[in-house]
Amino acid sequence: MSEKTYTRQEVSKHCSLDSLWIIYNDDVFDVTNFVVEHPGGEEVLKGNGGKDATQEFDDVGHSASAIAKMQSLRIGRIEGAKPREERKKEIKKTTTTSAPKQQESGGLGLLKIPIIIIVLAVVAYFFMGEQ
Ligand code: HEM
Repeated sequence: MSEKTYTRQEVSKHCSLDSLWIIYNDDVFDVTNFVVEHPGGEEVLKGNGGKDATQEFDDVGHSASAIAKMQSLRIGRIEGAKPREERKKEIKKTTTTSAPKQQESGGLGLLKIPIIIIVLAVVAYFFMGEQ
C-alpha cells in the first residue's frame, strides 16, 4: 500500500496550533489535536512544530506507550525516505552486525579459561614430581 509522502518544506509550513506537524525518523505526524493532551506540555510540541523532532523526542526517553500513541498520529512519511518496512529491516541489520562477535576472538571463547587451568595443573604436577 502506498502511503502519503511530504517534503520537509511542506511539513515546515505546519508549525502553528491550527495545524501542527512533526517529523520523527522520516515519518510525519499530525499532533494538532494531541497538543492539549501531551503530558510534556504544549510548548515543546509547538517549539518542534514543522520540524524534525527525532533527537528531541529520543532525548526525553519517551515510554513505549508514548511511541504507540505517536503511531496513531502518523499521516505519512518524508518524500524519498525508504518505506517503513525497509527501514525497520535496516535497523535490525545494523543492530545485528554491530553486536559484539565473541566467537571471532580465537574461536574457543570461554573454553579458553578451563584449558589454561588444566595445562597449568599438568605442568605443576610434573614440576613437583621432579623435586
Ligand atoms: C507525537 C509525538 C509525541 C507523543 C505521542 C508524545 C507523548 C508523550 C507522553 C505519553 C508523555 C508522558 C511520558 C511518557 O509516557 O513517556 C510525554 C512526555 C513528555 N514529552 Fe512527549 N510526545 C511527543 C512528542 C514530543 C516532543 C517532540 C517533545 C520535544 C522535546 C516531547 C517532550 C516531552 C517531555 C519534555 C515530556 C515530559 C517528560 C517528563 O515529565 O518526564 N514530546 N510525551
